[in-house]
Amino acid sequence: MHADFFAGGAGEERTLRGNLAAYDRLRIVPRVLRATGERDLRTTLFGTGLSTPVLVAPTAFHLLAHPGGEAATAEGAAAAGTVMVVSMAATQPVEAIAAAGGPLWFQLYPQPDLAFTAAVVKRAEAAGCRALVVTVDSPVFGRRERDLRNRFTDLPDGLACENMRDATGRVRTVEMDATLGWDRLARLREVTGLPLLVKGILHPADARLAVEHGMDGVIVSNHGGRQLDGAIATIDALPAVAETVGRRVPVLVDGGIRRGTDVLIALALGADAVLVGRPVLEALAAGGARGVQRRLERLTADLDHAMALAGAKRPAELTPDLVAVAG
Ligand SMILES: Cc1cc2nc3c(=O)[nH]c(=O)nc-3n(C[C@H](O)[C@H](O)[C@H](O)COP(=O)(O)O)c2cc1C
Ligand SMILES: CCCCC(=O)C(=O)O
Repeated sequence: MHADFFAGGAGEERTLRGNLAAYDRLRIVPRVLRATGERDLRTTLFGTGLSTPVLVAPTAFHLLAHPGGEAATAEGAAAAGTVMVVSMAATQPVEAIAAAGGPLWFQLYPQPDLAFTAAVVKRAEAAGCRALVVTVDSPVFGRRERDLRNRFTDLPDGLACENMRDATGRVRTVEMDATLGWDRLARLREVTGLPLLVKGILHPADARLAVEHGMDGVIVSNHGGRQLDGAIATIDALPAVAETVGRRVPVLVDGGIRRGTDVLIALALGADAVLVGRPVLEALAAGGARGVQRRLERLTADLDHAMALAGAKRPAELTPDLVAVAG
């Protein structure tokens, strides 16, 4: 039941499969004799230096994967020199996760209760989170047929969304809010000085609105195929979004990234960095903090190797002309 929750997607899982299939259709057109020497994968986002452009996507319920929970993931991400985005549906308090690792960003589903939403943001900020990732692809919850079949509705006794406790100590449920609009993101601006990223952008018109509303970053995502089944593959959506944003703010992408060559293609098609969801969950389940570290380091080493073979020293040298559609 829990493995299905992690692996599954919405509906027939067309988008879940589509995210991976889209990378299968793309090929790299390498450059030669570029004398790259050692590659340099260091990446700076909002003033934080990272050793890789591969970040940890926000995912719920890590205690279902490993007894170390989100703290183990944070430890692994820190050891790999990258950011972990902590899910609002984490099963450990953000303070405990921060004590285990960092740098952290915090993912938010803005709640209908604005005061509670502000309190959660303040708490994440106080714990040391350096950016806020606002998920905007979930006005309603995706219809996940595996979860319906398995009757997975609640966390087991003893586990809870620890960052959803209000002042009385009661744990609130994470609500999806179909009344959410750009005005509410403007209000978040008044609550926090942290960089604000919108996660779940696929249409270039929304990327334009994000920039116009002063967002600090855009994450091209279809929630790993867990929300709108039939949504476009993220690597297919990326080029138009990147072109519209025009380097005014960082553009990140997630969904279906499993190999360093996938990261290379995403960077070439306009991403400044990528995030990985399920690979981290699988590594956490298999090997705890060390597993997460090794999976992230493998992705980064694989990217480094692919860049050597494609003739790029730095991520910034990866450009769209290095990618072709397979015949
Ligand atoms: C089990 C699971 C839980 C997730 N939980 C969240 C979440 O709490 N908040 C969120 O914004 N995205 C969530 N996501 C979506 C991820 O952040 C990310 O968009 C997606 O996993 C990327 O695709 P990938 O798994 O193919 O790498 C979740 C994804 C999975 C697989
Ligand atoms: C309330 C939990 C939300 C988790 C989530 O976003 C997902 O499973 O994709």
